[in-house]
Amino acid sequence: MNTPIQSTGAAIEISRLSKIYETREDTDVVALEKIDLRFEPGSFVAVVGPSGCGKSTLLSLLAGLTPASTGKIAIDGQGISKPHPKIGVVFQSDLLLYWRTVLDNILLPIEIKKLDLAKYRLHAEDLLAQVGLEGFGNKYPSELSGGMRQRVAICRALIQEPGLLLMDEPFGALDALTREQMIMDLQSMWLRVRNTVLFITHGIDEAVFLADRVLVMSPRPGRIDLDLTIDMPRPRQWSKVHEDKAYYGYVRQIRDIFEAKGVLVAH
Ligand SMILES: Nc1ncnc2c1ncn2[C@@H]1O[C@H](COP(=O)(O)OP(=O)(O)OP(=O)(O)O)[C@@H](O)[C@H]1O
Repeated sequence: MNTPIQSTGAAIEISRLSKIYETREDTDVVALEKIDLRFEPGSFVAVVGPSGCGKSTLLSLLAGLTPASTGKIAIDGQGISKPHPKIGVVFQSDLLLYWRTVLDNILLPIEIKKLDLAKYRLHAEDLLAQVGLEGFGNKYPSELSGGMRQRVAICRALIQEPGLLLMDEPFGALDALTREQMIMDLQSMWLRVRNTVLFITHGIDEAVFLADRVLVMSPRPGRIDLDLTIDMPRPRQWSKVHEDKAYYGYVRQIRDIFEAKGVLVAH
């Protein structure tokens, strides 16, 4: 039987956050400019925006992988300046180590931190079962499909029960059918875990479907053009949402912003 993971979402506070990359040319790149945001604990926030607007930069700052130029990020009231144990990250590419089994990949963060492996092994198996991969622990990444590997990457991010899960286009490399399944599975997982999620995507449809709130970013320098609350009951059904007027209203609002900014050109 699956035991639900006990995890409470973290509260995130971002104030006056900017990131300027120094380049070899004269002009520096202002990737983010004075962003102020607050994420409620346990909320699912999606970020959409044109290529190069600073989405990955925002994620990287939150993950503590890149230093901010100005401003502050606080997780549960504590400022962060380096990778934080309360944060799990999933990227577009699964980044699994091919020479380690599925279970050993999931347990990698535990091993690195020299925590009690035996204690986490059961939890890892439980996570695998929750994403539909029961019994796959002894397989190697090369024996799995792209969707299965990405599920393993999600388990690896969840093993330490992160209060904040950062996802950077996690389904961008998957085929359409697998992506649809993963979107539904992510919703189920999150409804059990209820951690705070920041989900970066190019897909307006998956952003509106999954999120409580969609942040629409402007072309560089990245600012928040629209902060849209998605008020639709859960669990949401991917096959039914496309008949829902409210869903289309949200999608329309986001597309209108992109069209107004020339990101999408209407014909
Ligand atoms: N290490 C870096 N050095 C210099 N410029 C950078 C660096 N990383 C990102 N940039 C620039 O910062 C801007 C924002 O990049 P970022 O990767 O955050 O955008 P993005 O919205 O995630 O793009 P995409 O959707 O294409 O992944 C871009 O103009 C990019 O060229």
